[in-house]
Amino acid sequence: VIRNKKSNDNENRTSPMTVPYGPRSWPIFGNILQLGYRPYETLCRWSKMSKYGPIFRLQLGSQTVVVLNSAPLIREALHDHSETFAGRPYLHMIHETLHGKGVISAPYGREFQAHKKFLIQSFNQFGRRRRSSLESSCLDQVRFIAEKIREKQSIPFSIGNMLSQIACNNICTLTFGGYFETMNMNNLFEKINENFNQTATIACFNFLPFTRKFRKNIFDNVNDCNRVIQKLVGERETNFDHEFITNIVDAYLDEMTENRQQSTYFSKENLDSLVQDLFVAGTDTVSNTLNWTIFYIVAHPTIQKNIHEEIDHAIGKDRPPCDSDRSRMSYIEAVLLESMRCHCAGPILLPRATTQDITFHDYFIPKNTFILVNMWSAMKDEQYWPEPEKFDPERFLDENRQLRNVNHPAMMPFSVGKRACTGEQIAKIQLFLVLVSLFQKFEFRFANGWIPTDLRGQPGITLRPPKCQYEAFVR
Ligand code: HEM
Repeated sequence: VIRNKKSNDNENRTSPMTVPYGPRSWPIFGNILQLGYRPYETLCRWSKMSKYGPIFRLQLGSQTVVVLNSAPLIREALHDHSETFAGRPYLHMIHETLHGKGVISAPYGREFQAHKKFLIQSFNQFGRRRRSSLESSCLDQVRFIAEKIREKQSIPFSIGNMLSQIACNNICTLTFGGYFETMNMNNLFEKINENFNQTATIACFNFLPFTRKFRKNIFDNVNDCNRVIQKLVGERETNFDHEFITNIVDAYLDEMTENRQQSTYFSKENLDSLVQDLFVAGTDTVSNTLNWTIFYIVAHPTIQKNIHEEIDHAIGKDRPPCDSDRSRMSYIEAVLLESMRCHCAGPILLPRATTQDITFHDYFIPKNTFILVNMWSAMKDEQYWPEPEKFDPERFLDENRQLRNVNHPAMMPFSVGKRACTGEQIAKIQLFLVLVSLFQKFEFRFANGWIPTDLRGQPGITLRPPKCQYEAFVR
């Protein structure tokens, strides 16, 4: 029987799990070392072996996990049995940093649901309205970055930090109502970035407790971020004006004071964690997706040409884009979808846990079982996506150049079910505005005629594009 370390339910009553074992595990490490540099690819390889199949059991250090490794199985679990697979397991590092509060690390239940509902309402209110603060912040940010790129003239530059800055300031605007030129926000997103680069190490800390003594800089980063976040939340509290609510923190403080129904679950502790969640979930995902998309576009000059043509035709060279242009610019949308299919932000989802016993595909899985969902297996399955390694936006366009396959059952970059991404819509707005603004102004090329030979990106749990530099030419 698999037990969640911190669960206080009476699990002893459940029957043993019957999911078959995957590859033989090693003492102490279990299967961790066999997973290699690209664990999502290894899991796909194992699942194609007839002796394992799309659902199997692994041992990660002392933790037993069930792996789901095919589109139909993943959809069935996360969508059709949404509540059963909506838990989060106890993970030492996540608990120590996000404290099981807010949304990402919160256990599935009423408190979690109240916060998720609050976030969705807030994103609608502050992010998705016409000419929202998100839209204007995003366009301001790109204008600033475009100026920097223009100043480079023909000097090669890296784009990663610029994209992180845009994503981070957009989250600041949604969360606090503005971004902070006076404050060293660079520092904040560098630390978030640094921790994202160390996801593999963090995974080891979770599964191999003896490695935790090396964890210091990760905790230093988290503590530094928390200090900045707490300071900013504190400032909003001091200046709180119930008549003038322009951002998520204000809206939360209002809920707390207003004795509304859901406010029983709202607390200062949850607010701090929620803000942390927004920075963790909403910065690196957006900047990394932009980074990949730009990389793919530059690696395929015909695609860049098609993008330029669509922009010139739909909005011209001068007017800044707006969210409502998205419906008229199917090609860009197809490029973004294909980029997320090729390199989803989280190839292996944040770990899930079962919230109750279930018999799934004839296997018994007890409550509190640790579930690993390999999204990579769905979006790289050649049964649904012929030549899955090929970057081909045409997969998402029909003969009339209208979008298709947006809701394809094997297309789940934002996941599905009760734990699906809360920020999908605001992410899509940012991705569109930033891409269109940059390609409206520039043609990009790899610096010094570099041609990428390997499109797989840097190894690790999070997927980062190959390190490269660009040159930009004003159009
Ligand atoms: C391209 C950008 C993004 C992608 C691809 C993405 C994808 C995902 C994925 C795959 C999950 C995991 C869901 C699961 O466990 O099944 C997730 C969770 C989440 N995302 Fe996003 N995300 C993006 C941007 C954002 C943004 C901008 C925000 C908000 C500021 C956000 C907020 C969240 C939150 C709060 C969760 C946790 C949901 C929960 O535990 O219920 N995401 N995202």
